[in-house]
Amino acid sequence: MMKMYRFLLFLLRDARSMMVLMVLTGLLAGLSSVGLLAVINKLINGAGATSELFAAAFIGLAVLKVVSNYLSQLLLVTFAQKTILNLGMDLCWKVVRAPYRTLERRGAHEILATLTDDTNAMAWAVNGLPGLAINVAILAGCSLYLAWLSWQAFLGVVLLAVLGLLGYRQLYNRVLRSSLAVRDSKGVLFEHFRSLTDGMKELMLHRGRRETFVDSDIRQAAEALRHHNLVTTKQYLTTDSWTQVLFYGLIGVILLLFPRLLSLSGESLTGYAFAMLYMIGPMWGLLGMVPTLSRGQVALEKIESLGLALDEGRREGGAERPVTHGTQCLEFSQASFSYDPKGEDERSFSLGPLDVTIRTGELVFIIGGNGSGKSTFVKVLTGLYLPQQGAVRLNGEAITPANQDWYRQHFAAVFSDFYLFKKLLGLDPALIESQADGWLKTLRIQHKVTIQDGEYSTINVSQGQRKRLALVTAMLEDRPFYVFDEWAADQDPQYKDVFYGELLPELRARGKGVIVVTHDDRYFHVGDRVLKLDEGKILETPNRAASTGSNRTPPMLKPVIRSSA
Ligand SMILES: Nc1ncnc2c1ncn2[C@@H]1O[C@H](COP(=O)(O)OP(=O)(O)OP(=O)(O)O)[C@@H](O)[C@H]1O
Repeated sequence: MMKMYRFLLFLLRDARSMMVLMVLTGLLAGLSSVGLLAVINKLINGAGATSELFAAAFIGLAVLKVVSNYLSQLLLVTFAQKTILNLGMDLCWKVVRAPYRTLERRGAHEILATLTDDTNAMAWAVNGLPGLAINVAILAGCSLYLAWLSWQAFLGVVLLAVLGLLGYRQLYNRVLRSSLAVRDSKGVLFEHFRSLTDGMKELMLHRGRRETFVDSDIRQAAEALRHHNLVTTKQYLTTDSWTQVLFYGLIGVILLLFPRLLSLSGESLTGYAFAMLYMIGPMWGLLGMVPTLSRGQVALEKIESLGLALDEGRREGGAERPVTHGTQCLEFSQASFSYDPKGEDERSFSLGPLDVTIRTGELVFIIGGNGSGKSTFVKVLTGLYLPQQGAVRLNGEAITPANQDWYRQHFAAVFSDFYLFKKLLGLDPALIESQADGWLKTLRIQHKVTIQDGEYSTINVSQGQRKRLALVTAMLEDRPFYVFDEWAADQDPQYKDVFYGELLPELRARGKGVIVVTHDDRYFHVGDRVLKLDEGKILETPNRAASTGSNRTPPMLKPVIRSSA
C-alpha cells in the first residue's frame, strides 16, 4: 500500500495547483450527485407534488452535476495527457542517461519492453486517474448522505469500507505479484520477438530452427504470459465477487434487518437503497482500477531499475561543461573493470589493472585475440564503463559519475557494432556545410550518398559503405580523441589504404589522439605504439618511433584530399 501511495504521488507530482482544481470540481460533481439523490428520494416519497422548491433544486443540481462532471473530467484528462507526454519524454531521457552497463545487463529487449509496454501501462494508470478521483468523490458524498439519513446505516457502510479495504489490500498485493510475473513473461516474449526480427535470415534458411523457435520457444513464452494474465484476472475476479457479497449483504441487512430492529421511515429506507445502488457503479469502477494500477506500479519499478529513478532531476554528470580542446593526456592508473559472473561456475572477465597513457597527437593500435578485452578496453576508454578500481584521468582529473558525461564528449568513435543515424544530429551546421562533401569524397561514397539538410540522403547501403558513413559522422564531430574498433575489418584494400595510410596519420597530424583496435598488422608502422591485450592485461607495448613530428595541433579537421580520388 505504501508503494501504491508512492506511485499515486508520483503520478500527481507535477500537478499541485491542477490538483486543487481537480479535487474541487470532483467534489462538486460528487456532492451534486448526492444532492440529486436526496432530492429524487424526496420526490419519490411525495414531496414533489407539493413543493416547487424541490423541482428547482432538482433542475439546479442536475445542471451543476453535469457541468462540474464535465469540468472535472476535462481537467483530469488534460492533466492525464500532459502526464503521459512527460512520462514518455522522461523515460527516453532516463534511458540515455542510465549507466551503460545497467542498460547492457538489462538487454535491448528489456529496454524496448520498457519503452513500449511500461510506458503504456503507466499511461493506462494515468488515464484511470480521472475515474478514480470522481468515484472516490461520489462514494464519499454517498456515505455522507447515508450518515445524514441514519448513523446506523453509515456505520454499516464504514464496516463495509473497512472490510473492503482489507480485501482490497490482499487483492492488490496478490495482483501486484502476478502483474510482475506478467511483466517478466512479456520481457521474455520481447526477447524472442527481437530474435525473430534480428534473426529473420537465419530462421528463413533453416526450417528446423524456424519451427523449433516459433513452436517451442515463442509458444512457451506466450503460454507463460497467458497463464500469468489468467492468474491475475482470476485473482481480481475472486476479490471482485467477495466485494459483491459484502455489498449485497449490507444492502440486505439495511433493507431486511434495519426495519425490524430500528424504527425507520420509508423515506430513509428508499434513501439507503437508492444511495447503495448508486454506489455500485463507482465501487466497481474503483475495483476495476486494481489491475491497471498494479500494472502501472510494476512498470514504475521496472523503469526505476534502469538505474535512475524516474522522478530524479534532469542533471547529468557534467553535461554543461565545455569540452577541453588542445593538448590532452588520458591516463589509466591501475584501472580495472570486471563483468559480473553469470553463473556460480562462470569466471568473470577482468580487464586490468592497466597503466596506460595516451596523448593527443598519438596514434595507438590495440591488438589482441578474440575475447582478450579490446572492446571492453574501448568502453572504459570512452567512458561508457567507469573503472571499478583504480582511475582513468583526463589531464589529471579522475573520471567519476559526476564528470562522466563531460568526459565522454571528448571522443568520437566508430564501434564494431556501430549504429548509423540518418540525421547528423547535434553537429555544427557550418562544419557539415564546409566539410561533409569532402569527407564523402575522401571515402569515395559521394556517388551513392549525399548530405542534404543535415542528413544523409540514404543509409540503405552496404555494410562496408555504412561504416564509411559512420566514419564521416565521426570526422564531423571534430573531437580531441578518435576511437575505431575494427573499422577496417570489412573494407576493401583500397579503403584500408585510405584509412591507415591517409586518414589516421592525418588525424594524428591534426593533433588528435587516435586509438585503433585492429588485426591489420600490415599497417602497424604508421602508428606510434602497439598495445597488445591478452586476457585483459597489456602484455607488451613495443614503442615505435613517432613517424611524424610532434607539434601537430591545428584545431579543425578538414577532409583529406586524395589526388587519385
Ligand atoms: N556484455 C558483456 N557481459 C559480460 N561479459 C562480457 C560482455 N562483453 C564481453 N564480455 C566478456 O569479456 C571478454 C572480453 O570481451 P571483449 O569484447 O572485450 O573482447 P575482444 O577482445 O573485443 O574480442 P573480439 O576480438 O572477439 O571482439 C569476453 O570473453 C567475455 O567473457
